[in-house]
Amino acid sequence: MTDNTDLLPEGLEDRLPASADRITRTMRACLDVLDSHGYDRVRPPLLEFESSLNRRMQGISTRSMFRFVDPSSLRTLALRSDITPQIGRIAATSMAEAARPLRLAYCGDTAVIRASQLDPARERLQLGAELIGADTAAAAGEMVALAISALKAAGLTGISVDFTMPDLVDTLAAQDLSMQPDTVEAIRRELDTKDAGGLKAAGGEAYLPLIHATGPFADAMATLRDLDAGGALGTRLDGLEAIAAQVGDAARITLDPTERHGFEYQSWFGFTLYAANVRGAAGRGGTYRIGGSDEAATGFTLYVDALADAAPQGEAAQTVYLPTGFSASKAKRLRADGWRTVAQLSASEDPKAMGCTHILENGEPKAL
Ligand SMILES: N[C@@H](Cc1c[nH]c[nH+]1)C(=O)O
Repeated sequence: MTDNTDLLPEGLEDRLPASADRITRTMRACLDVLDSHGYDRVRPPLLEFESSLNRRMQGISTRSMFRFVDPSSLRTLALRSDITPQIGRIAATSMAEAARPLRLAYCGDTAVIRASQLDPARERLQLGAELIGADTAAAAGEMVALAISALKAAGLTGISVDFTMPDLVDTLAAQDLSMQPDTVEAIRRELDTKDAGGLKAAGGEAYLPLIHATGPFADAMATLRDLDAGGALGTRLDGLEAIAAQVGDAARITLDPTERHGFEYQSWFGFTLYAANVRGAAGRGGTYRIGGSDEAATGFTLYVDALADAAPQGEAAQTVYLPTGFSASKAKRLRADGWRTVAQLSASEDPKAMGCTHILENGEPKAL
């Protein structure tokens, strides 16, 4: 029976065993990869003062976050919508004295008030890594390669990475001192929609080639190099090439230099990860600066719920039913050998219906 109070709010759901199992496996596989590359896990809290989430990175707005007054401190708290700013806070405060570069990993739930039309989920399990103290091409190369390894460890295939340059328009506009701030904003808007006519009308004719510098990495790069006659982008383009070289043939690389969607605080480099059968982005990352300490950093976040649905299903677990009176030491040995055990509680149970594949008979598992 479902009564009204049993309904979950829009965009929130229970993950039942099969789905929760996939999520757990995906999480474990990815966290193991981060750990093996020297990333130490930290666990920031689910909520904190709104003001501290707000000021850590430029471009973050708490408008999309669930906020409420804490009855105890009477201050406004916000539910995190992204863990990266929290890692920034940790790096700038309790771990300010730790040696750099500092490598941290995390995994936890985040929430937003309104999701996008494409993805109605309002809760997201984020898993990621942040490399604090560097936003160089070498740091970015490490992060992109690490993100790809994590996706592969989770069993995902068909991985591709789309590189972007979130602050590209600002960098180019800074070269042209005569440009008014509202013209820059209009150019940004038209580039977001890749509207060539609109871009011209907004006074951004010189930016038209950017719309075409999109696609497979090598081609798009050549177009960008041509466009960059003045050399304003030189070091950035070299950086992108160095990152691509580090990725090698681990994933297909594309370039969409003006893509800003989902990049609120990333600076010269941003990337979006895609994988076969994953709806939307599998993850995102890039370079940024931590507000307050102004320290450079690079990181990425994987959206585990989206990934888990596309990850291959784990092997069906062998579960053995232990009738009343079983030997505890025998059961312990079976578990050590990789069996799952389910102990009988009452006479009326149906082991097969409960998901058991075997039953313990004469000390041995017998197929059901
Ligand atoms: N946390 C960002 C991605 C990111 C991590 N580090 C830097 N950027 C996101 O989820 O979009």
